[in-house]
Amino acid sequence: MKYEAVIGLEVHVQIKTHSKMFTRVAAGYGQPANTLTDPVVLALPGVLPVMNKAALDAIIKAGLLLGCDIAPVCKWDRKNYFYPDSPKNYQISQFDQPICLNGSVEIELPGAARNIQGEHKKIALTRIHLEEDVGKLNHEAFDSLVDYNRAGTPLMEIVSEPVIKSAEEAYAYLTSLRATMIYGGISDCDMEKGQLRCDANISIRPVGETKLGTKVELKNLNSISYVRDGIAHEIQRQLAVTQAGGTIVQETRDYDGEAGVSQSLRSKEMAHDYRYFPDPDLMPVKVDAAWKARIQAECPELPFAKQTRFFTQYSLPYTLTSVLVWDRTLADYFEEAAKFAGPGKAQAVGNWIVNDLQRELGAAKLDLAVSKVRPQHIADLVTLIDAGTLLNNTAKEVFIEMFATGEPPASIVARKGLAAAPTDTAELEGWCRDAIAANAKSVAEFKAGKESAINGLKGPIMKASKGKANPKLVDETLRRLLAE
Ligand SMILES: Nc1ncnc2c1ncn2[C@@H]1O[C@H](COP(=O)(O)OP(=O)(O)OP(=O)(O)O)[C@@H](O)[C@H]1O
Ligand SMILES: [Mg+2]
Ligand SMILES: [Mg+2]
Repeated sequence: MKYEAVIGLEVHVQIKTHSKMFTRVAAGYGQPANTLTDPVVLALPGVLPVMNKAALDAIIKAGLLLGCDIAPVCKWDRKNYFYPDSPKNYQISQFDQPICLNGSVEIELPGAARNIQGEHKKIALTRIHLEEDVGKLNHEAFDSLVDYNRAGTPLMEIVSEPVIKSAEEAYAYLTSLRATMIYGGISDCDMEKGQLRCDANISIRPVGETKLGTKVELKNLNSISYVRDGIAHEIQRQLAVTQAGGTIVQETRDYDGEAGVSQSLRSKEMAHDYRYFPDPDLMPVKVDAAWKARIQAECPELPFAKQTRFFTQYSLPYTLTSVLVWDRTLADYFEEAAKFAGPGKAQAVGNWIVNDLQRELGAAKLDLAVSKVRPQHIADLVTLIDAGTLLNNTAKEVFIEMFATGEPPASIVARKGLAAAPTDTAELEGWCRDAIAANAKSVAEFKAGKESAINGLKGPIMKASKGKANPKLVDETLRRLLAE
């Protein structure tokens, strides 16, 4: 029998706010243990929670960016459980009336080759709700120490429908979702800092079957690659169990990304009963049209929309767009440089940014924000090349210099005497005439209609000019002389 995999992802994303979800103490990462706490975070007797408006703004933005319906009214519930990571024995969350419903994440599947755009697909979302993050347990040799710095940080849970079909799709889903959150300024989504966490629910079923199979939940997938590897591994495990005549048991498993193995954490019998009930300390939240409109106005263009625009507006090839659009700063930098350079030069601008600038930044381990090469420099460089003042090979040299010093390209060219040979000289015409006289075969071929034969004349001219002749002018002069 042929089987197919069915996957649903639960993604937790920390919202980047100054303060915590229900109190004004600072939210943050990397501070000394238990310094980002106050009586509310520690759940001391008598405290009351107060909602963080910025966190509500952020989740509405996330919902709008993902095409969700924003509920006119949502409410808060207590999710009860006892564990030392939560000092109050419950977590404030949203149970049956979350703030965002439906919506989807657009993904691109791998194309037939690296330079070919892959198929696009929309993965449906069930809901997005807001809750507070919990503290962290640090396990020492004989003790476990608790740190409540993370407790109370605004946290979104983004739940997908069980419609993801493969580990690759899950990978594309997370890549796209992460970029959306970063573009929206909602979260930095640094998985190493726990700002984005993913649980994967996986089942298999015979192809053609519509009922869902028994799901296994994978936890502790702490990088996007581990999510992909963990899912692939779990699908194989379930297929092996099923093919050997066994049945899949509903359980939570822990995936060890480094070792590439998983082990059972708890089974269905040990599942929590959260005894949800409405939090009596918090009012329901009403989101009216004006609130939604205010947030809508702050929503940026997302990567896929930007990519489509880059195709039409700048005629960029897929390979360039697929690098540029995933990084908002890089995309903005490109657009600024393209604007300075003017019409018809966008692809050249894109090439310098994606190839040369990215390479040098990578080698120097620098961020684009501190690059001495500014968009105007790229535009100037491209303009010099286009005007024939600068040959491509010399331009590479100028770029390296410019990267190190931030000196404008024209000034480097002047200072180092790198300009291509003078343009309108009789000398150039002389080289051209010599080349025509010495290469009768190429001339005949060109005159017979073989367009590329003209290139056979250019080599000798470059040689005679020691590589400094302006290629554009050489081409023009040759054509003029050959037409005589
Ligand atoms: N049979 C199944 N196979 C694969 N995925 C499934 C299956 N049934 C449900 N899912 C997915 O599992 C996830 C369930 O998440 P949800 O938060 O609703 O419940 P939960 O995991 O029981 O709760 P908790 O938040 O406490 O972990 C969803 O993403 C859903 O699409
Ligand atoms: Mg869940
Ligand atoms: Mg779950």
